[in-house]
Order: sequence, then structure tokens, then C-alpha cells
Amino acid sequence: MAAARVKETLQSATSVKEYTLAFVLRNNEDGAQILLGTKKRGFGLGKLIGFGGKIEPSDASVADAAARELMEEANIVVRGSDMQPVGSLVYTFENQPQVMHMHVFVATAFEGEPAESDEMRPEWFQCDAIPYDDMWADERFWLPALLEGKTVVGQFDFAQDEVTIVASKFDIA
Ligand SMILES: COc1nc(N)nc2c1ncn2[C@H]1C[C@H](O)[C@@H](COP(=O)(O)OP(=O)(O)OP(=O)(O)O)O1
Repeated sequence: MAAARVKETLQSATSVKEYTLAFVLRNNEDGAQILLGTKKRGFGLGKLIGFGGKIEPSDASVADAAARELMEEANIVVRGSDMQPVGSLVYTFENQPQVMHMHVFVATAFEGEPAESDEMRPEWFQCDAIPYDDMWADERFWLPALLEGKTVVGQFDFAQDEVTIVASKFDIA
């Protein structure tokens, strides 16, 4: 089971960094849409991604950390209580001791109009036309399931190029 692999990786890693990743969904006259952002700086520059980042010691909870990142990166308000936990994913990178542990959320209730920040340029996409080629390589394997209301637990091991997935193990439920 993927959960066992995740547990083993987290327990044996010399360093684990905790992250959030949140996807905001809406329904309008065009159908189901997802909010993604183009990363304007740093890790993942130029990629289309969900919204998130490192969990800070000042965050009251992981869900609050996800809500804070949505405010900072997309200028929208989502209450921590409206953050639905939908996944736990671990990422390793060849020749790097640090492991990323990502807590994945979906939110359907939000306030405000998404607006560009220093870090991200938000944009709505049709859920049936997500440009996976512009996203992290792992997302095509599990995001469609999340959009169907499922959850994901797993691990993706990336090569040094941060593009090639050399191994993966994940369960969708
Ligand atoms: C490595 O593969 C990844 N796959 C996916 N699906 N998403 C990823 C991957 N690597 C990073 N992300 C997402 C997860 C987070 O939401 C962001 C984190 O990126 P970022 O580098 O922006 O985080 P920080 O800038 O360190 O965090 P702060 O915003 O707190 O400064 O990308």
C-alpha cells in the first residue's frame, strides 16, 4: 500500500519539509472550473500549479496554512474550515536528502476575485481541459481523481531534472 511507503519515507528521511497545495473549484455557466496559477518565481517557475507553500510555525493548522497561501498568492479568502483535505503526497528528488510532504486540499467556497500576486498569476481553467503538460509531471496521475471527489495518498520520486518521475506509488480511494 502507498501509505506504508509514505510512512517509511517520512520516518527515514533526514529532513522533511511540510507544504500545502490547494485547488479551488467553481461551477458557472461554462461548467466546472479549477483555479490554477502560473508560478512567477522560485521553484517551479513558469509551471501552472495549485496554490500553496511551506507551513509556517505561526499557522494554527495545516488547513489554515493552505488558506493563508491562497490569500497571499491568489488574493482570495477561504476559511480553514472550508478546506477539504483530499491528499497526502511525498516527493523525493535524486541526490537530495530533503523530502517534501504535501497536504492537498480542495475548496469550493471562497470570497473575492482571484488576482495576481508577486508569486502567482491565477487563471480559471475548464476541468475537462486542464493543461497537464504545463504542470508538475505527477498531477496528471491524481488530479483527475480529486476532481471526481476522490482522495490520493502516495509518493513520487523525481530525477535531478525535476521533470522525470523515476518511481511512484500512489493509491486513489
Ligand atoms: C515536485 O513535484 C511537485 N508536484 C506538485 N504537484 N506540486 C508541487 C511539486 N513541487 C512543488 N509543488 C507545489 C506545492 C506547493 O503548493 C508549491 C510550493 O512551492 P513553493 O516553492 O512556492 O513553496 P515556497 O515558495 O517555498 O513556499 P512559500 O510560498 O511558503 O514561500 O508548489
